[in-house]
Amino acid sequence: MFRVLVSDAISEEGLAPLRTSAHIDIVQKKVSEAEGELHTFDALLVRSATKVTEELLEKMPNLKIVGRAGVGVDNIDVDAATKRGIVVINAPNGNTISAAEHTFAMMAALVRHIPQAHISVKSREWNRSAFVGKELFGKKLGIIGFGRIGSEVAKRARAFGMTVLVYDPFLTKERAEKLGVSIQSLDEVLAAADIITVHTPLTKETRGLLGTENLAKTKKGVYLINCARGGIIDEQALIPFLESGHVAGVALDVFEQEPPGDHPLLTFDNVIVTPHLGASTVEAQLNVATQVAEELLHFFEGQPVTSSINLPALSKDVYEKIQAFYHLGRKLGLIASQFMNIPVQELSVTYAGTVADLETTYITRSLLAGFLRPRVASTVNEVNAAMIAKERGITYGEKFSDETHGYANCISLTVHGENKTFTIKGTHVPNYGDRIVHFDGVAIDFAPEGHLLYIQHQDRPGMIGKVGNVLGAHDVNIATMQVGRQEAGGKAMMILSLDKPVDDAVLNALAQIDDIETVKRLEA
Ligand SMILES: NC(=O)C1=CN([C@@H]2O[C@H](COP(=O)(O)OP(=O)(O)OC[C@H]3O[C@@H](n4cnc5c(N)ncnc54)[C@H](O)[C@@H]3O)[C@@H](O)[C@H]2O)C=CC1
Ligand SMILES: O=C(O)C(=O)COP(=O)(O)O
Repeated sequence: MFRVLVSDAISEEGLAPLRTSAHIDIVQKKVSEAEGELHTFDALLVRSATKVTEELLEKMPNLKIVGRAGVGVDNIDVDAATKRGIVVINAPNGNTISAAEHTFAMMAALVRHIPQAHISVKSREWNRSAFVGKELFGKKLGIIGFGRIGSEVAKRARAFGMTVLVYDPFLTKERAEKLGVSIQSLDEVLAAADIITVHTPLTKETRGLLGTENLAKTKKGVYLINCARGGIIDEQALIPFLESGHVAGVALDVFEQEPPGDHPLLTFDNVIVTPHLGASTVEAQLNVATQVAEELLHFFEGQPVTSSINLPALSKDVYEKIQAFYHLGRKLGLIASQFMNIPVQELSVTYAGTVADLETTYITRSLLAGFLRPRVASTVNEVNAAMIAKERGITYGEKFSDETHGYANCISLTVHGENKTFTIKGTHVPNYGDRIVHFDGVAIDFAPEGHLLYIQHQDRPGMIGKVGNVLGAHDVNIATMQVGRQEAGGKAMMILSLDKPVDDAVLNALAQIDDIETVKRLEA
């Protein structure tokens, strides 16, 4: 049974796919009301209100996935989640239209003084001359951050006869052309725009993007809109620009602290505000809840998630193609780690044949996770493997080669440790399974499954019988046995698959046999 804590208001209808599963138990409570049972949840579903801090994650040791029913994940400590191997997903496009429409509604309200006029009429006044506005037609709209929402705002602006100026350092020329906008520098947008609207995420780079210095570069009489995240426009820095009249008006849907409390900005008549309503439409809420609920179902069914913040995005189709190699990679990593139980500096993975054309990043992450698993006490999976490897000073790299050794596909892992290097190669045979085809310099062929025993010995007659006798005397049944050697009479090895794990007494007894040099247990 998977337990899901839904700690913010998320559309009931959208959660319906989760409710149909007999294996999922949904609890709707604020985090503060669920204190005593936080350790029992496998998943946490939030909007922007719940702060998913490192401290909260510590109280949720069973947590495997955090779902954000919306776009911004600035309320989630993604690094802390990644470190713990917790997948973070969001619903990136479910509320785009609602947020763009809200931005537009705020823009129109701002330049036509609609909120102020509304209050006046409701107060039984009829003061038409106090609310003379400006047209949007012919004005220059500066859009900072031209992603999903920014580009939808641009479409609407063009329909209103506005000129759109865009600043987004990550926007390619091709995409800008496709969307019919020209990319400008930030200074150009600041200097030319009559209205500026921000649509970036809140990051270290965008916090305070419109602060004192950049506000001073704007046109006198500029209007500003923030329907993205509180803090992109520095609230304190705005105050003198409003007092001097340099900024003609501001529309804010989001605040540095939510709710903003008794904030000085709220005292200005030309600052219009909404309580973070950009995504608050029936349609957006249904969309985002349905998206995260479906993703959660996929996750619990072992299917790929497509909108993860801390995993490479994979479609179902791609996932199906890489699944077999993903498992092979995990086994290669796991076996190599046990064989090389010494400090290592570098893992080098080479893909050859059909596997080289697939999304290998995911396979490499799986291999890394398999390698690290015997070495770290905490959960390690494809989410945090790269981070943990880095923490431990282990570098890794991918290569591609034509050398398939006669197989349709081949994954080769070389581990570089202190004074020792080890190479293992494997292939996946459809409808047959995984095979290890090369182990520590010896061509061999065995299935990486179950309780394996590695024996390295000199190639002499009678070795197989001697090993069989010792195992038989200890009541250990051999399921399969594969042998290989570098050259006749030289270094040779046996890989045995056993029906049960063997204890140290068996290993010691085997090690006593003449010409046996190494005996190791390996789990796959
Ligand atoms: N008020 C509300 O209820 C809602 C707010 N939002 C917020 O809107 C923002 C944008 O959302 P989307 O358009 O869906 O995201 P997006 O990821 O599609 O677009 C963000 C854009 O910002 C650009 N960007 C990043 N750093 C930048 C920088 N330093 N300067 C200029 N551009 C930069 C990126 O290149 C990207 O094109 C997010 O902060 C999100 O949280 C989203 C939905 C609802
Ligand atoms: O999706 C976003 O980034 C939003 O800001 C929407 O926030 P909300 O889910 O309405 O709390």
